[in-house]
Amino acid sequence: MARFSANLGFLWHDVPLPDAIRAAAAAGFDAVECHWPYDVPAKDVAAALAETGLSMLGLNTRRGDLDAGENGVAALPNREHDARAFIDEAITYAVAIKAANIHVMAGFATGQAAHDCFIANLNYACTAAAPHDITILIEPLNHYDAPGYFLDSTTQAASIIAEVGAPNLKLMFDCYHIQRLEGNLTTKLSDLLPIIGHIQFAAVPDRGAPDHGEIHYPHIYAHLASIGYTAPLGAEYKPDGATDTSLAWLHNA
Ligand SMILES: O=C(O)[C@H](O)C(=O)CO
Ligand SMILES: [Mg+2]
Repeated sequence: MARFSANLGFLWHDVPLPDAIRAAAAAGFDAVECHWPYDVPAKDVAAALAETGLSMLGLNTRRGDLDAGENGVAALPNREHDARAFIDEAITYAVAIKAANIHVMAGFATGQAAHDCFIANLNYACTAAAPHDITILIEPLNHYDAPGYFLDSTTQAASIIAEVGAPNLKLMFDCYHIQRLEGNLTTKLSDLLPIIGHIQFAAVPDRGAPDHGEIHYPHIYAHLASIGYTAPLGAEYKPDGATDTSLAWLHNA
């Protein structure tokens, strides 16, 4: 039977993070994950996790200058100082709340210099995270929602993971983004299984609850079980209204 992690960047995003953790536990999720928890003291998050018994699977590095539209800086040449400060900050926070994964956000960039910069920053992140048993994740984002994002295919992600060659660098396979970019989810999940560190999902194309749209998720759950993937799947969707009224898919899974 599939297990699920509530992505608190989208689910219960309207309540403080510790209360969102409690809401996810009450709803029956097996784990939680978040985007950018940095405004909340880590001790408050750790206390809510201890109280509920849930683990926080992951968090993201900061995006950078939001007013300037940044969406990560790790592939931005000449921003190494910020990129590494964001990586250090994410590791410190992840250690405090015992989070297993950090998604290092690349940003809007293209070309060889961006590639070289991303590789160097990922090397830095993997080396710094390894003593804490933290895995670094990279995630291709679709170019409808995030046009110009540096990482936009599974082929590119697999090639970067091979080039860095660190055992703690993995792919965040977000079924929503990969369906919009490439499709062929069943085969890609099997082929990429050795490098997958976490899986997320949502309906396509509206990014709503995973109970409608062009992906039949019960097939994906069964396929993942058949290939031995048992980790919680990250429900990273945008509820149409209150999160609590969007959970029929969870109770029917
Ligand atoms: O948008 C997504 O799919 C991500 O998982 C994320 O972390 C924020 O961009
Ligand atoms: Mg995602």
